[in-house]
Amino acid sequence: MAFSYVSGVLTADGVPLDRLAEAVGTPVYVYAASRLRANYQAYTRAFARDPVDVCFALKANSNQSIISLFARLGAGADVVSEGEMRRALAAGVPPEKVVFSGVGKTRDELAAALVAGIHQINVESLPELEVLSAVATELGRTAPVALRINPDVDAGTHGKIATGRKEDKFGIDLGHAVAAYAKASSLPGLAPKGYAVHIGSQLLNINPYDDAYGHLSDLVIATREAGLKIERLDLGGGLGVPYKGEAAPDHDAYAGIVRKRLGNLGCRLTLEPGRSLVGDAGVLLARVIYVKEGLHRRFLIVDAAMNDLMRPTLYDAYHGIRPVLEPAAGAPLSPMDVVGPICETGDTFARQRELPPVAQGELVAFMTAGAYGAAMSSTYNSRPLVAEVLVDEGQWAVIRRRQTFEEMLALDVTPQWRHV
Ligand SMILES: Cc1ncc(COP(=O)(O)O)c(C=O)c1O
Ligand SMILES: N[C@@H](CCCC[NH3+])C(=O)O
Repeated sequence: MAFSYVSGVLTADGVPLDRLAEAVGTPVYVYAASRLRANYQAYTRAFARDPVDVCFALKANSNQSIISLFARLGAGADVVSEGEMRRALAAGVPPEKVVFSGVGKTRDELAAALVAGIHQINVESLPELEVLSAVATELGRTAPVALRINPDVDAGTHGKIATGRKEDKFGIDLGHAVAAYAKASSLPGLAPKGYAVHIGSQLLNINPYDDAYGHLSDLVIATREAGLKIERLDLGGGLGVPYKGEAAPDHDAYAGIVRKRLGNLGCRLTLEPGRSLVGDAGVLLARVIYVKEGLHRRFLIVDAAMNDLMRPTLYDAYHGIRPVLEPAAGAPLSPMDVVGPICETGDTFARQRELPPVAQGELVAFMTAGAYGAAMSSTYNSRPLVAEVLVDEGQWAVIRRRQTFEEMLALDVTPQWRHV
């Protein structure tokens, strides 16, 4: 267990979290390297028979130490902006292991990807195909392209993170895919390699993959029948993690679906997991500022807020909350609203959560916060970006230092206008 109580204190890979909080301050994200590695190995083990390229989706956690930990294990990177591409390259991911996804890549981003010589650009529309062709021709380069298709499959996940339904903005409609692929083959500067699909995030039930990959398989056959060459398939990410004790999706069963649907097409396969690599490897540590006993509610007011971890506000997401000091056996539970200091009612981590007694000044950990936590944080309410710490075999290091107030203020510019 990456996070467990040892001698009455919650630890990350054996390092007591109260010690880390003393040293680094709160709020702070803490990641356990053992869990990161185990999560990566769950993929390599499940796909040992038919190896796939695993490209870590940086959007889930874009800290360079995390990226480079995965890169050292052999991972590539799935990026969705020039910033993410730069992070991947700076962290040591070779360009030939980088894929670039996203519906709205700009000319500049496409040019940067071509100059970097990345493995693949996943194109999501005909206008993007035209622009990529023009940019590649101008630069005298050939763009390795996969067309992202929209299979019209409901991933059965939260509506805001389902990406494969026909009304979603992502991908090229299945019905247009062969024509789009033919178009890509006819445009200068493009080398079409295959298709990509990503139906959504936080899938605990893997059956929708069966549907999506079935459509993909049919599409490969139809495309080949049209005389076009397909050599790669990018299957996206999306495997979920248990936030509330649900059963985790089984990597072997997922690999079984991939093998059954796509195994005999002779294509090189890429996966783009994000959350399932980092989600349960991180916690957000916060300190209780006040316990407010209202007439109607007890509020635990902590020093982390929606700007640090926005998933509860944005998706009503559930994160487990554990006191860092282990509650006494049989400690009574009572309902509390766990909230941050931000001036919005939505700045609420949990409503009426049954928790053991927690006092002012104590530490709590928001569990399963390694994915889409720090990566989605902001400085709302002028709260500096928090620190991140990596624990590895008893050692720990700050892998992102806390932003200073000076740094936060430094980007603002006051115009030197003359006023009459
Ligand atoms: C194109 C693409 N690939 C991969 C991912 C990673 O998804 P997840 O973190 O659910 O594995 C996403 C985000 O959902 C995505 O949009
Ligand atoms: N940000 C989302 C996941 C988005 C996936 C991006 N394609 C979450 O926290 O659950």
